[in-house]
Amino acid sequence: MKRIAVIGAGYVGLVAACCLAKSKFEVICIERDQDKINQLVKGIIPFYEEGLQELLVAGLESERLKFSQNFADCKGLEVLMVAVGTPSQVDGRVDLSQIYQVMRDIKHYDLRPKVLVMKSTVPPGLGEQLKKRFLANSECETAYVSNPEFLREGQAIKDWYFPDRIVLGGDFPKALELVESLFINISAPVVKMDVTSAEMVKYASNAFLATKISFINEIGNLCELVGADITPVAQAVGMDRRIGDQFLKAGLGYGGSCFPKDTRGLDFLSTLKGHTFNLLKAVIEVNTRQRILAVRKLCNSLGSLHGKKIGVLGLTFKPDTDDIRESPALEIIKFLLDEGAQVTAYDPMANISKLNSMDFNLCLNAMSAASGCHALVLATEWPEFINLDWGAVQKEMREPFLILDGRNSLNAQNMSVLGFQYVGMGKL
Ligand SMILES: NC(=O)C1=CN([C@@H]2O[C@H](COP(=O)(O)OP(=O)(O)OC[C@H]3O[C@@H](n4cnc5c(N)ncnc54)[C@H](O)[C@@H]3O)[C@@H](O)[C@H]2O)C=CC1
Ligand SMILES: O=C(O)[C@H]1O[C@H](OP(=O)(O)OP(=O)(O)OC[C@H]2O[C@@H](n3ccc(=O)[nH]c3=O)[C@H](O)[C@@H]2O)[C@H](O)[C@@H](O)[C@@H]1O
Repeated sequence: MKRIAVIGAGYVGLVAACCLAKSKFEVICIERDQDKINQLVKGIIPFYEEGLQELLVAGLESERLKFSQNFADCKGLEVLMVAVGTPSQVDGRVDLSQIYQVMRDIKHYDLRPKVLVMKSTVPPGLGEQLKKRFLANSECETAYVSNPEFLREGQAIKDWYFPDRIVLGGDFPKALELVESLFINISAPVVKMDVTSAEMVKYASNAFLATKISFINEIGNLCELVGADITPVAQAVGMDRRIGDQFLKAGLGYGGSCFPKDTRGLDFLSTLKGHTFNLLKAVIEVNTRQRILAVRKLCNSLGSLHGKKIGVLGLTFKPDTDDIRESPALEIIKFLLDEGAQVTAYDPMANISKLNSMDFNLCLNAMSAASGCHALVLATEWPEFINLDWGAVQKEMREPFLILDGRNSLNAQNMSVLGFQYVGMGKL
C-alpha cells in the first residue's frame, strides 16, 4: 500500500487527495489553512465541486484520507504531491512563493520522499531550478516528477478519472513508473518526457485553448461587421475534425483561475527569455477587449450609462462552479460602476465571501436582479437563467428592455417576440 502526501487542499489538491484515497491509497493532505482543515475533517468541502463532498466523506470514513497542518506528518512517505497555488503577480509573472515555502518545509522537516510530484502549474524551467536548489544533495535521493493537471472546475472528478492523457516529466524511469502506478483504474495514454517539456505541455495546452476562444471572438466581431452570425459559423467550422468543435463559443471571453494567469505567465516568461510571443499577446488583448465591447454594446443602446439600472445574471467565471476568480462578470460590473450605472446582480452559486466590497446590489434571485432594470447582462450561462420565465422578467424591467446575451445562450427570436431588444456577441 502506497502512502501519499498531497500538499494543498485547493481544487487540484483536494480532488487528487480524495480520488487517490478512493483508489485505496493512504493519503495525508497537508493544508496550511486551519479553518479549511476544520471543515474538511467534518466532511465539508470549502468550495463547490460536483461529487467531491461524497468522495471526501467516503475517504474520511475509510480512514484512508487524513488532513493535517503539520509537515512532520509526511515523514517516511514515498510520494509527496505538490498542489499549492501559483497565482499571477501584477506584471504577469507567476508568484512562486507557495512553491518555495513547500520546498523549504520539505528540507526543514527532512522529509526525503522517494518522489516529489509537481502538480501545480509552474513556469517551464522551474523544476530544473528546484532540483538544483533543494534536491541536489548527495544524501537526498528524491526524484522530481512533473505531472501537470488538466482538470476543469465543475467536471474535476470526471476529468481525474477520464483524462485525455497523463503527462509525466522526469529523469528516472523508476520514479516515472511509481507515479504512473498512482493512476490505477485510469485508462489514458501516459506520455513521458523531460521535466521542462512536461511543464511546457501545460502552458501550451492552456494557451492554445485560450487562443481558440480569442480567435472565435475575433471572428464573431467580424461577423457583426459583415452581417453574419457566429453561432452557425462556429458550429460549421468546428465540424472540421482538424479544428474540433470545443472552445469555439464566442462571448465575453475566458475567465477563471487559470487561463488568464497562465497566458500572462507564458507571455512574461517569453519576454524574459528574449522572445516576443505576439500571438499570445493578441490573445490576451482580445480577451480584455471582449469585456469592454460588452459595455460598448450597452452604451450603443442606452446612451450614457450614468444613472441607468443594469442587472447582471451570473458572477462565476462559468457555470457549475462557485469560483469568481477573474470572472468576466465582475470585470464588466467594475466598468458599469465606473460609468455611473446602478448595478444589481444575482448568481445561484458564487462564493460571495470572496467578493471584495463592491458597490452593487447582490440579489436573492434573478427576478429581483431584473426589477426596474433598463438592461440585463447574461454573464454566466447557468441553466437556471436559460430556463427563466423571460415573459415575467420582461414585465419586471423598464424600457428599452435590453438584454445583452454575453454567452449567446438565449433564443434571439423568442426574446424579440417577448418584447426584448436582444443583443448577442457576434450576432446579426
Ligand atoms: N483550479 C483548477 O482548476 C486547476 C488548477 N491547476 C493548478 O494547480 C495549482 C493549484 O490550483 P488550485 O487548487 O486552484 O489552488 P488553490 O489556491 O485553490 O489551492 C491551493 C491550496 O494550497 C494551500 N497552500 C498554500 N501553500 C501551502 C503550504 N505551504 N502548505 C500547505 N498548504 C498550502 C492553500 O491554502 C490552498 O488551500 C495551481 O498551480 C493551478 O494553476 C491546474 C489545473 C486545474
Ligand atoms: O489549468 C487549469 O486550471 C484548467 O483551465 C481550464 O479549465 P477551467 O478554467 O476550469 O474552465 P474552462 O471550462 O476551460 O473555461 C475557462 C473559461 O473559458 C470560457 N470559455 C470556454 C469555452 C469556450 O468555447 N468559450 C469560452 O469563453 C469559459 O466561459 C471560462 O470563462 C482548462 O479547460 C483545464 O484543462 C485546465 O486544467
